[in-house]
Amino acid sequence: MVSGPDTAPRGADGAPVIEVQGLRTAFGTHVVHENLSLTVRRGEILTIVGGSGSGKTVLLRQILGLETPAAGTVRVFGQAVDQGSAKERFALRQRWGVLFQGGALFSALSVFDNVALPLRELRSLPEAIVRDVVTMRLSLVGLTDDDAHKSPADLSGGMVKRVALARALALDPELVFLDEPTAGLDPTRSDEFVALIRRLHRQLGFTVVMVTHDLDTLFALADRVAVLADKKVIVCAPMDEVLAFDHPFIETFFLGERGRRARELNEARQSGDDEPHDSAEAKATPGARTPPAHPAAEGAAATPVLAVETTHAKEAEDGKP
Ligand SMILES: Nc1ncnc2c1ncn2[C@@H]1O[C@H](COP(=O)(O)OP(=O)(O)OP(=O)(O)O)[C@@H](O)[C@H]1O
Repeated sequence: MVSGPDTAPRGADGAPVIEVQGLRTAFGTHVVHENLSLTVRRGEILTIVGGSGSGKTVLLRQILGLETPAAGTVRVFGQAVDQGSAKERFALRQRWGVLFQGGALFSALSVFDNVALPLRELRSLPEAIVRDVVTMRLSLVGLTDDDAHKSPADLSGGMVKRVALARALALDPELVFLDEPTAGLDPTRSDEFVALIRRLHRQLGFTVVMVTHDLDTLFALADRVAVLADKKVIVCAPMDEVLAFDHPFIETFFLGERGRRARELNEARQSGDDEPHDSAEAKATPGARTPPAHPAAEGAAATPVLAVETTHAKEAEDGKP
């Protein structure tokens, strides 16, 4: 049995970045969350899992301030997401980046302009700086100047994810939301993308909140797993503690054949090569990387943090975040 509903993660410094307390979400008579609580700590990769319709996306929307709680509070960096002046909320939302499911690139814009969008919209930066930052971000995710001129329609699924990640990281966010980051990728591309996320997390030190159904991705990345069931987070703990938690969803989701295979694959990975390579690492220009951005990064000194939130961009694209 686990030691509690919300046990401390490995590798994070313990400072709460997100605090959800007593959350109730209801659409008419349909109650999605009831008395849901969750804490995300700085530097960790926290993964949210749950059955279809359990409220994972709605929880992300609550944290992003896109839904209004019927009860309870959602605080990010100590600030209630649905309170404060418009200026304060705008400033808060610039401290996170979001990789939406499917990438959500603007089809009419080039790769370059997709990544440049938050820099141009949220910061009044001279174009020369926009150009440099976009080039650095594309390099970070293993894309080249040639790729920058392509249209999203000409990209592979893996490249779309990389561009979307570059856009989410455009202004060095402290907090990154990944919604089904490996959905739709074949196993090789998925492994590469997972390795890229892991490397960037280690280098840049941001906190990650990820929703995924993919057990390989989950086992490879998660410091802690928050399980959404019965309208609340029933357990939030490192994987071994979650696996010991007695609940039918956990039994079905983790302990079947699918879960066994993912665990074995991850154990094999860890014993063989703890530092998996990704093609981005091979292709990236070493000098083009930004220095670690946050205190939680390996060996990072405190550096100015620029951050972006691309929610508005996604909203503009398809009418909802
Ligand atoms: N705007 C809305 N109006 C009414 N009901 C909604 C709205 N948004 C979500 N819901 C409902 O809330 C519940 C939770 O939805 P949510 O999208 O968060 O599930 P999920 O856990 O992300 O599921 P999946 O894994 O299938 O994507 C669902 O029953 C959904 O129909």
